[in-house]
Amino acid sequence: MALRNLSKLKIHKFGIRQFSKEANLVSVAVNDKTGVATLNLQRPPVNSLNLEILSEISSTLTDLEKNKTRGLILTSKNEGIFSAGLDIMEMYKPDVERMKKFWTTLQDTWIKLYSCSFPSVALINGHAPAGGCLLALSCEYRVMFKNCTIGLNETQLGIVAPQWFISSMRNVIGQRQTESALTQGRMFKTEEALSIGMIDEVVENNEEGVARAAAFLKRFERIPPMARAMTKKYIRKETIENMVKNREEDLKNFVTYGTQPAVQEYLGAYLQSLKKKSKA
Ligand SMILES: CCCCCCCCCCC/C=C/C(=O)SCCNC(=O)CCNC(=O)[C@H](O)C(C)(C)COP(=O)(O)OP(=O)(O)OC[C@H]1O[C@@H](n2cnc3c(N)ncnc32)[C@H](O)[C@@H]1OP(=O)(O)O
Repeated sequence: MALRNLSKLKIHKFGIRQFSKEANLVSVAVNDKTGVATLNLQRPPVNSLNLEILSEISSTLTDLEKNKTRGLILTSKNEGIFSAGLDIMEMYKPDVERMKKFWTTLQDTWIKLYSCSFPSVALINGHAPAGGCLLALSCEYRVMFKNCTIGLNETQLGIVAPQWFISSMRNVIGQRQTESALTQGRMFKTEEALSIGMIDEVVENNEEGVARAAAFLKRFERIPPMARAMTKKYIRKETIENMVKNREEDLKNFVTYGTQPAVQEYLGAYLQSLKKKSKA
């Protein structure tokens, strides 16, 4: 595994363009033999997704696409937490210009991850609420540690998961399970998530997780990449087009509703409850 600076390194090996990247809030390591890139989220303490980490994920996905990576494993450097979801501080008492940039960057990141041409696996090595769950659902396969939780819990915070969050879940677990899960803002334990098909495999530790993720990616070794990519594109087309068509309106809704006093109150109370918990 190489961990180097993308801007400094672009070489060909085994017929695959190899590269890796080291940045602040994410790091990328590319396996020289397989061409598989591992993208680590590394924003302590809980990988909450603020503007800066989303920008890094987004630009990394662009680089991976350009460099024709053979597969992606999306995971966390912080074992125990995959991602705490969107950084609530981006939504609580926001600066509206930053809030717009934040949401636009989240939209871009989702579009790139959801539509990437290479196969993708989320190695969910910790809790994955809300935006963390969205990242995992956007991948093609999910391998998860025991004793963790995953779900779109937005309603519990007094906010509403946008349509494209909902579609990302519906496309994995179906309409009925999605309606039930989202109206309750339900977080699923690992075994529950497996039983409804939200995740694909359960693993004991990182070594096993990496092996299972690699095994999934290996399934495509003999499938012509273009045929694979076009098939994925056709299958995901409607979901992506709906989001792209409505992204201006989605941004407007986020700012208009997100800044409503009642929503701000919910977010403030939720933040307080998180802080109290961490001080207890
Ligand atoms: C009516 C119409 C309304 C429309 C509104 C507009 C539409 C908006 C749509 C937005 C969609 C939102 C998506 C989201 O992702 S919202 C975020 C949801 N995330 C969560 O609920 C997770 C909260 N966190 C946790 O449950 C736990 O922190 C976790 C299990 C992840 C880890 O637990 P652990 O015990 O290890 O860590 P702590 O809880 O002690 O946390 C450590 C510190 O980190 C802070 N923290 C945690 N999560 C977040 C977060 N998401 N954003 C910001 N900060 C976070 C926590 O407060 C601790 O901070 P301190 O050390 O300062 O106390």
